[in-house]
Amino acid sequence: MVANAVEAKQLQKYYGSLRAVDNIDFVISQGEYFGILGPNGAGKTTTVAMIYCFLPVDGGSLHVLNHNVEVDAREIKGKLGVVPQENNLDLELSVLENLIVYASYFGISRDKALPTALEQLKFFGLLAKKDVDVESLSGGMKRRLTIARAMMNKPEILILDEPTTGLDPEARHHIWQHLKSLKKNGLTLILTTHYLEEASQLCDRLIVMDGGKILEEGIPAELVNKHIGEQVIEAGLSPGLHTKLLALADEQIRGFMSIGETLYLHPKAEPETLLEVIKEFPAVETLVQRPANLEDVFLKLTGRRFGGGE
Ligand SMILES: Nc1ncnc2c1ncn2[C@@H]1O[C@H](COP(=O)(O)OP(=O)(O)OP(=O)(O)O)[C@@H](O)[C@H]1O
Repeated sequence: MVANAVEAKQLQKYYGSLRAVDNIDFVISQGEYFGILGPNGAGKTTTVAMIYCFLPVDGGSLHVLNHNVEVDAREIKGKLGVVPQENNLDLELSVLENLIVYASYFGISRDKALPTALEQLKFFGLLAKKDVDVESLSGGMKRRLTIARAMMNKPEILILDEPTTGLDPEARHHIWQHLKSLKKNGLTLILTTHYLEEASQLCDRLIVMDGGKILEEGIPAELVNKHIGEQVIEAGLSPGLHTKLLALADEQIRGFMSIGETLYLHPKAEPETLLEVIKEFPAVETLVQRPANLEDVFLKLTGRRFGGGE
């Protein structure tokens, strides 16, 4: 049986009276790519900061690689790679020196660090930049360097807090490719994100957080299927006519539900029939049919739009 990388039981963190992490339970298996998805303020950063032993736990228990974070923080930190939300690279050092100096914090000598650093720079497509100042790198390169740096101590778990926030789509895809390739080595990856596509692309399993609580947990595609189905019809409605449409639709159509202005098809409903009925109703100004995604799941769970995404 594969041991667990992380086990959180009734985990809590408060800032004054604010319950930033409110009694949550989750387990992350070794080798799993695990996502913590949620809008701003959901409690994602606070949760991972407890995992990497930066913030103390206020209640419940948290084990990382079978060690209690409250007892064995030092031991745990040696086995983790952490990519924080803000790039905290040393701007005065070259790309290569950033890696060598970082390795020294883990007691890795320069001689030992050098081949690892070159290997990481090659993997992350930064070898040609090894002697330049960090300042001259693009945003995407800085992010890749921060991930390369987190790999210097050959971690068992790599934790990334919103790794692609602020990057353009091309740089974001580039990072996803690199993170996907790291999976071959059996690495466990924990990622916080508010990009729904990022969660779908990278995560084997995820929790959806909001207001410090876990709303749902599962495999991204299965969550979409469970809550929504395969297809969604978005209907743009004339103001004020939404309720009337719903009354009519309820009479005429089985197998769909509506939240706000979005109509969701039940997986077993026949899209063509539904579209024909809806089209005849004058309140509908536009109709778009598209595959369902995690945003629809979040909307169904909370009644709010996610606010992340592109
Ligand atoms: N040091 C702090 N002191 C007081 N409140 C805090 C502190 N850090 C976070 N919070 C609050 O705790 C809640 C959870 O914050 P957290 O940063 O964990 O959320 P998040 O999901 O990571 O959001 P973001 O994407 O904005 O980083 C928020 O309401 C935030 O304002």
